[in-house]
Amino acid sequence: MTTRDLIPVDRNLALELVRVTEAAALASARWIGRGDKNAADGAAVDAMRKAFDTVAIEGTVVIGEGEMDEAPMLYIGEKIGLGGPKVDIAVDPLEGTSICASGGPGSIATLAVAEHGGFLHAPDIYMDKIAVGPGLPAGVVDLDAAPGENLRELARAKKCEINDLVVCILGRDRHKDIIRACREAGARIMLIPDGDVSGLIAVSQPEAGVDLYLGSGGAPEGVLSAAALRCIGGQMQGRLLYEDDSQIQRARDMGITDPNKKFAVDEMARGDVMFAATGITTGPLLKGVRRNATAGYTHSIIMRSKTGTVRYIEAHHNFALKPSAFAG
Ligand SMILES: O=P(O)(O)OC[C@H]1O[C@](O)(COP(=O)(O)O)[C@@H](O)[C@@H]1O
Repeated sequence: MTTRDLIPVDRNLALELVRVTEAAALASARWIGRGDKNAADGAAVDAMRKAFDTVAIEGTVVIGEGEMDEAPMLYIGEKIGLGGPKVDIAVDPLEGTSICASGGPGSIATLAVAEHGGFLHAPDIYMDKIAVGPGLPAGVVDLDAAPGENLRELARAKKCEINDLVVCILGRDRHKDIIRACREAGARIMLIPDGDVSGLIAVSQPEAGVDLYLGSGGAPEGVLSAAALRCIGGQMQGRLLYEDDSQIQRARDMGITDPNKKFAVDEMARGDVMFAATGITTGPLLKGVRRNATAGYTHSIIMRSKTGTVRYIEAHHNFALKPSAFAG
């Protein structure tokens, strides 16, 4: 299959993908604030898996819920869809499990689709990440540069003071040196408790007020973020971080020949890419689910790298008329 094979179905496919993230969001929304992140995650996975069964693709999960023996559904290598164009799928049915369980802001259901072979096959380990929004000189920031240097270059490119810049960082002890360096350079910090996909996408959304994303988080989330930035614009680099030799071997087994490579955004998500997400709890990117016993409301984004179109979709769901797979 080539890019051309996607064309006859792509407009429908965009809507179909949103139906899949909506299903996951509606299902996990029943668990918002109930303190059980595994139940919330399980509900999202189950609903997303069922929804994929109605989508006209021949999909292979390449970023998923783990290996077949540890994940009953949406495991890496699982074939999904009704049949159709051959695509690779990256999923995170509930990005921000702890956020959802505590009723905090910014959990989403998300997925991305690429032509076969389009996604970096990233193991479920950490990745060091840096990102800035669109319209800046190529290479304005670099993963290997010190935070202060990146902030100086970014301020120069944006023709502003470092104090005008906001850096989004996951609030983790491992980031204390980065946080200190950014503050010493004069930048302001937006610490997020979880959910770095939303944090990374925020650099491309002027209204989010984030100029730079820094720090480490999940590698699968890195690939999903790269898919989003391919569509919406922006620069991102990621490098896998290893805790032991078995993780290096795991990366090699997944086809990564240079384990220390610094991946650019289009090396993590290549070719024609679509990215979809639905808000579960309200955050900077999307409004959260509102639902009662009979009806629900969802807010989603769907975008495509080939056309650069970004669509926001508000949906009102009538559970009385909707198949159970979509009622959650
Ligand atoms: O919590 P850690 O170990 O720092 O990992 C960071 C990762 O966890 C998250 O914050 C949330 O991931 P989950 O949805 O799997 O809980 C991701 O967005 C991020 O990439």
